[in-house]
Amino acid sequence: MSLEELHSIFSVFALPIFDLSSNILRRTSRMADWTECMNYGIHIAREAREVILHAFRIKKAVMLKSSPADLVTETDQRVERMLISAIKAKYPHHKFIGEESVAAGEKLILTDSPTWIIDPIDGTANFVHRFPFVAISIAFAVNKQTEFGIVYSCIEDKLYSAQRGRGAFCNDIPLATSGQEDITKCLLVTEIGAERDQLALATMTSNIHRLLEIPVHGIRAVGTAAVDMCLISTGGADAYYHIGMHCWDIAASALIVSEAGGVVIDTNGSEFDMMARRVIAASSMSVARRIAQAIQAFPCERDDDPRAHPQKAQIEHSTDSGNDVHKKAGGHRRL
Ligand SMILES: O=P(O)(O)OC[C@@]1(O)O[C@H](CO)[C@@H](O)[C@@H]1O
Ligand SMILES: [Mg+2]
Ligand SMILES: [Mg+2]
Repeated sequence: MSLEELHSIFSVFALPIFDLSSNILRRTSRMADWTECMNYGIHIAREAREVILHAFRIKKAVMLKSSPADLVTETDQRVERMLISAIKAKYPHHKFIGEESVAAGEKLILTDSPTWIIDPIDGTANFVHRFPFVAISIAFAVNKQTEFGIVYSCIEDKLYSAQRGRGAFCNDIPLATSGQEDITKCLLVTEIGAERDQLALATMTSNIHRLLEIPVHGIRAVGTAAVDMCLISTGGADAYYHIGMHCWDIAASALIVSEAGGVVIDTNGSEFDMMARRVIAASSMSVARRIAQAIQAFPCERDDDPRAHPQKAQIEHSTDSGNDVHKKAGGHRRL
């Protein structure tokens, strides 16, 4: 009998027994070795990459979610369905938080149960425009603690992975952050994100202004938080900060950064909370704290706030991103 089945049986009895089974799950998950799960996650990420590589080259139907810059394609939805069904087939009791499932109305609830947190395509706008930074992000949490993270930068063919307590790797090569402690010697990465309201835009641009005048060496935006943060784990950039992303964008890469010797905190300087939609990932605590001191956040509903993620109307949309734009009455406009 699996642990989850044991937990679900105990949980129908009185609370003390429920506590007992939760404690069993908690203690056992500490002892559990999730390597087999992670290897399976890597296997299905490789399969999903093939779908993305094929679709990257062909015309796409593009839809909108929360703003004119928050794009989704049929490939995002297909890859998420593919990943979740492959995991359900092997681990039927596991839970899921998927970007496109939430966009389609599923509730975002992280429990103590083994949970896969999935962004099928991080960098959809890049994918639509054929800007070559497109990642699959898969995190796995038990008792609300990330046990492993996988970020596959598909066009670069760089598979980043980390298991809690066992280091971070890119294509099986060990990773280490730059360790940089002097903010004036840092190259930063951030994201402009999908928000287009005045407060978010003003906050984002004033943060960039304040950091540049420290000064820092530079600020980059790759278009995918998952890859941005993996760049910290390689030492190729020294710190990432962002407000507005979602748990599925960064749950995997947050573990990869910390397993590469980096630090991950909230933009207010407190402990990182993957549901808070605010993060600083850095080569050292001194750099992380200096960034927290310089930047301001705009208000964001927590990912796990029941009022968040109202089912987003998927409006027809097309972009003339160097592709032909065909309008089809009543259907998707194909690019
Ligand atoms: O929608 P997508 O492609 O999965 O997310 C793309 C993305 O750049 O948008 C967010 C900015 O708010 C980033 O955190 C995230 O990586
Ligand atoms: Mg994303
Ligand atoms: Mg996505």
